[in-house]
Amino acid sequence: PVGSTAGMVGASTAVDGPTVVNGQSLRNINAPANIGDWMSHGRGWSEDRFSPLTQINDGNVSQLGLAWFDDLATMRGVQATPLVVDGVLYNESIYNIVTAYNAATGEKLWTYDPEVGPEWARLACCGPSSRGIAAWNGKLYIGALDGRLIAVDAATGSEVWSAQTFETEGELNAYSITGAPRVYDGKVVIGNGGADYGVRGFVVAYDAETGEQLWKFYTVPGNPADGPDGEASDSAMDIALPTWAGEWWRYGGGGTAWDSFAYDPELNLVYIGTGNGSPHMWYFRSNDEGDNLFLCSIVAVDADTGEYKWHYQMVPEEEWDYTCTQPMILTDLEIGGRERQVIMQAPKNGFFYVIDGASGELISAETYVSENTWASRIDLETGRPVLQPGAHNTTTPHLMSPSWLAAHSWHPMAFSPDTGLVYLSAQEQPSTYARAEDGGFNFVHHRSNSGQSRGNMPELRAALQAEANEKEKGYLLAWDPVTQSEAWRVPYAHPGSGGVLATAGNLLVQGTIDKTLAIYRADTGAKLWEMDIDQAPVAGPITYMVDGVQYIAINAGWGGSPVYNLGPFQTSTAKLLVFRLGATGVTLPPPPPPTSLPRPPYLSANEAQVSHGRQLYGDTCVRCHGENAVGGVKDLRWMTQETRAQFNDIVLHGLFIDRGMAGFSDILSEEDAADIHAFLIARANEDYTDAAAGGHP
Ligand SMILES: O=C(O)c1cc(C(=O)O)c2c(n1)C(=O)C(=O)c1cc(C(=O)O)[nH]c1-2
Ligand SMILES: [Ca+2]
Repeated sequence: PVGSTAGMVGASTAVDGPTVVNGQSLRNINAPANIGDWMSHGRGWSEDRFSPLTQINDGNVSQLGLAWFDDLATMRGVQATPLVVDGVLYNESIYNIVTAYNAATGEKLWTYDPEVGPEWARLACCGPSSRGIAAWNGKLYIGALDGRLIAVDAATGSEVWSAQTFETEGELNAYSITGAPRVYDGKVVIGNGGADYGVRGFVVAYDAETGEQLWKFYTVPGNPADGPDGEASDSAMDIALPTWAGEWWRYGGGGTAWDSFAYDPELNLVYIGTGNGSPHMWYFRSNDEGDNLFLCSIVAVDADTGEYKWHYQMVPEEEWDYTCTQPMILTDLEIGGRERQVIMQAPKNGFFYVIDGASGELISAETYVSENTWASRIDLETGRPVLQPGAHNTTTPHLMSPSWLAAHSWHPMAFSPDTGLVYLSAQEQPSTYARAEDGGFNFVHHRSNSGQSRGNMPELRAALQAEANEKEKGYLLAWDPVTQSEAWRVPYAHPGSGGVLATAGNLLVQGTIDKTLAIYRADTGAKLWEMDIDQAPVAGPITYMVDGVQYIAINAGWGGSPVYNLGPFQTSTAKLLVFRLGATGVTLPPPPPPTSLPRPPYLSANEAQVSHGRQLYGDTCVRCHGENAVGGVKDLRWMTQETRAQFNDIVLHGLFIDRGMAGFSDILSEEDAADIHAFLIARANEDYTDAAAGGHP
């Protein structure tokens, strides 16, 4: 850790004084003292990402210019929402490296590097990125990829305490942390990811001052033979257990809370968004029986004790890697003549849900995508989805839309009380599912364990993929949560645009897949301003005010799952960008010149080898390198001769561990690696002409 207080402007007043991030100020985040800050992940505990600042507005935003930037020197996705407390901007880059900046000038105050080992990237489905940090009473909280929850002094960046939040030993230890911790009234709450590899999801709370563990809530049952866990979730497991069959605990069961939380201080409830089942296929997890609580649900627990209060399950019988970890926004809406205290969420399955925050009762739900092959509607009497015929997986490949690639993923959404609209990055990216034959699923420690068959019926798969490509869409959606209908949309050429910010200046800010930062009118969607940044930001933008000047900031670094299919289009490194009105003279370095794609070698392997390689690729490589070997952190269709010569050393022995590509010799043989390479050569030859002709996008 590198620590320095040099030049720290307003440091001590910032973080220990009365305007500190404390219960009072976050509750009154819009009190005059706090209005210019961005003190927690979603700005306030309601996570609405709406700022009341109006200095930058729909009348003057054309004068917006780059005030300062920092080159984060990585080609990985940077997903974090920065925080701003009293003039200091705290940002988190990949591998949880946190830097404090003078928020007005960009001067670096300190950097803290928790030195997370690059091998942890193997357990992070979508890259070693974090969605952000939390702040409380002079400390910052980092949820490190390797499971440590670390408190550092906000003034100096030096470590105060550290707690290991998950088991790192044993068969079901494939956890990682990518989500932002939240602090609620002196308690730090953190979840984890890993349900695609094989874990049992849980959420844990610590005392923000001491690091002492306060409560732990498991989201799915463990092996009943082991008895109660002695944790806060014990009473809830009586509800969950009867909804499971078979021997799910051998694969963890899943239900990871890898991103979203919200907190209602009056109800004293913490809302947990839970994820998909482990393994994905319901058949292998639970004999195709039972709802499998609390997969893909919102679970409300007591903030002090972690005890279960209520749940609402969006996706019973989950088996599509649908997650309900998408952002939750709390607000009050007038619905049917009644003021309702609600939770709003748009999870992966393409429905927009409005739920009563006190009881968990479903108020309304409508789909926001043009095609929903999962459910035709949600029955408001029972709260259950009415599944489409053929929605469940069988051994025959079928196309699902929405898919695991998400109609909307973790990308922060925003709600403007001025317009009454919710804004989100929506997309339509169908994907093929088929479960493995009986006996065809073997749980492998530290590998993606979906229970999918990836290699069977290649002609059908190719046809389905062509249909999926045809249907691909991405758009910025403005949604009316009261009428449950679309207000307007801004279409993009491809899926994969980023999180959004709404302001009282009638602004809606979003990083786009066109490699720009765009600002629209929040009421109509008319474009007001746009700047080429040679990066497609995925993170949520923020706005803040220091010394009477309003700024807009965003991490611009493309990466993560929903952008997998976009191909080799990334050229510039990720950057933290900060804008203000009238700024001139700060310019980004020019993008590097385009490179031509290397011609792939001729395919000499036979069809059986390619098919075997496709299955292994799907189980082992797809999460980082893209479905059908398109896009990802490194597009493997376009390897150079040199890289091809080193293929086995890279894949088996970790030659590129420094870049986060760990070795897989524990689960792949030399022959396996050769078959994966054969599959990649086949894919490259299929796509070479098209790609060489134009590239994508
Ligand atoms: O099941 C899980 O535990 C888990 C974890 C994560 C993660 O931690 O990032 C993602 C997902 N699932 C997931 O399904 C998903 O689509 C996804 C996208 C991303 C991303 O960073 O872009 N992470 C995750
Ligand atoms: Ca998942």
